[in-house]
Amino acid sequence: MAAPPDNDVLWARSLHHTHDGSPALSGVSLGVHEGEILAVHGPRGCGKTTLLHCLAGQTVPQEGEVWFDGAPVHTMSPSRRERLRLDRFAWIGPEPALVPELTAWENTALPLLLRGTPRRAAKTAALEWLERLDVGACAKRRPRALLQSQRQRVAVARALAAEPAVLFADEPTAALHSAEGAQVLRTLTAAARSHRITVVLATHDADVAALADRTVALFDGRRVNSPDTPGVEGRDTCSLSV
Ligand SMILES: Nc1ncnc2c1ncn2[C@@H]1O[C@H](COP(=O)(O)OP(=O)(O)OP(=O)(O)O)[C@@H](O)[C@H]1O
Repeated sequence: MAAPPDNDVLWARSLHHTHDGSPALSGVSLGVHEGEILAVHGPRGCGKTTLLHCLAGQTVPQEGEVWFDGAPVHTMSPSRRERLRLDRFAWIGPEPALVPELTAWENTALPLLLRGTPRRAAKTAALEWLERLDVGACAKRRPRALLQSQRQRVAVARALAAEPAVLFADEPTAALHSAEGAQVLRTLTAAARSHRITVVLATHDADVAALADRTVALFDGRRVNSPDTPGVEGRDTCSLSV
């Protein structure tokens, strides 16, 4: 088992995974540099979510290796992977998945509280991130009293407040209309860059992928070269017009 390259905070080799016998990943390898925003781009059903689940330690691939910060994730016990996800990773899905009994600020502070951050400090951080996501006025409301778009902003604030090493964002703006989605993505990418958070962003939308530093294209569970998602793109050449 060869160790990953030093400059990759996250690294996967030859991932194979099937769901009920049908292939979702067929030999995907990739590396993610520290502080990089990497887009995983491809059409629906090409394996983006399965890849992010494997990278984030939510799914153990049937074959292949995943390494984070020099440690093999694919051989960790379930409890160690759970700890890793809580301490070092954050996840934003297409739906907000908030705890209905908690207010917006309590939801945002939850990962910090679970890590043992004192309540006052966790609340301060949560309120700051809610402000930054333009939902500061919603801090004391429960999810059912919020619009879907406000709930998704709270979910983004929760992920960023945890200041994870790696933020996995799986179609994070799928439930938002395009102008609002673009604004949330700009906030997310700006915050990730200023806090040196590595981001792995799954999207079927080329405009969203263009916000990343680099794009990996998938098709039918394999990496491909795509004309609209060139292999390596510098930040300076990215379109920020969405
Ligand atoms: N739990 C599951 N059970 C059965 N098949 C699944 C399951 N999850 C994913 N699949 C199948 O595996 C393949 C890859 O799915 P995956 O969700 O990883 O792709 P995706 O690119 O994220 O798609 P989408 O954009 O629609 O979420 C698809 O053919 C999908 O139908």
